[in-house]
Amino acid sequence: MADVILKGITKSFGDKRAVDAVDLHIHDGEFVVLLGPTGAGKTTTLRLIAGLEAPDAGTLHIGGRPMQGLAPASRDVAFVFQQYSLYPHLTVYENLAFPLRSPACRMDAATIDARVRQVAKMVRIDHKLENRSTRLSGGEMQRVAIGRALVRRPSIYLMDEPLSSLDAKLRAELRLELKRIQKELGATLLYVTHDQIEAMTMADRIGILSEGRLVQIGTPREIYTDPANLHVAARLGQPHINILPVGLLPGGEAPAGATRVGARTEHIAIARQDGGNARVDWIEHLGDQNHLHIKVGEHRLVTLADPDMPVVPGDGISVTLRNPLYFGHDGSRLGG
Ligand SMILES: Nc1ncnc2c1ncn2[C@@H]1O[C@H](COP(=O)(O)OP(=O)(O)OP(=O)(O)O)[C@@H](O)[C@H]1O
Repeated sequence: MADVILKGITKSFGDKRAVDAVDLHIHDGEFVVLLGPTGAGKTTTLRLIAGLEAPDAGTLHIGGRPMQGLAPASRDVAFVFQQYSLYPHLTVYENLAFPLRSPACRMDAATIDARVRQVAKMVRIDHKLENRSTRLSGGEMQRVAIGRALVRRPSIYLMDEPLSSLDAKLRAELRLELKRIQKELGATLLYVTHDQIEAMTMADRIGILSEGRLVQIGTPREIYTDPANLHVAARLGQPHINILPVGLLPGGEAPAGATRVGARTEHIAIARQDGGNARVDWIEHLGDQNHLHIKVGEHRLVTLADPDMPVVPGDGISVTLRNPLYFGHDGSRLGG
């Protein structure tokens, strides 16, 4: 494993700047997640590190070695793609052993066998080693695809939305397992996703990408509680942060220059009150919690509420802010 350092990495396709002067230092043993919407430049960043694309500008070092001009095979990285890219005619065992059989690895059969069985256990596919890979469920195939990266011990694992094709339950299971395995191996991992839950639950640090730029990087808690701007604030939190004009709701103290308030559930106090400053518009029942849709004049906001809260659509309520976030007219955070 190794430090991976990007400095000023830039890549355009025609006149589209896919990655724009990205500086990023991934520390040895760190799990970094790049989070951003579609087209933000996540995959291109991974491909630049893997050597599948060449940057127009900037430098990349892996383990202190400059990567300029080095072919993917010489970079000591392992890539896991969104879709299980397995060899269909091979068994699970052979798929896992495949990367170790390359002449560059120079590994004897006993070592390969031990490594394959160890990783198969880690990704919990050891009971299906003799199965053809086409005879597996989607979740099992993706475990093998992840396992096939893990059999090697590269400087860094690069993972491109490896769980996105799975159903919600499997995704939740595998993200826990992936985090456990990464800790166990002390692996350096760069993982890209547009799923905020994956980012929050797995990352040591989250980097927020927007239009090719790394707009903020920090621990999940820092990114959530201390976002640099509106864009970052909107990427995390369920329901989405409510963006409202300053002065619409009582409570809080707006710093000079603030034009908008960002209010998440924890920034909003609500109470049933006839003639209050707001009314309940509708209620989404999620089981353990409700999404309460509220109208304040012409503005709408959504907050989580206890399912036992005795309100129905049309009821009057009072809404007060508690230490919300403030943003200036250009979207930058103020008074943080
Ligand atoms: N080979 C290419 N040729 C032309 N344009 C490309 C190419 N690869 C990426 N792009 C463009 O670069 C931008 C960034 O793409 P990229 O695939 O890195 O985004 P992403 O954040 O991974 O998105 P997604 O979540 O949809 O995979 C997009 O506008 C995309 O259309």
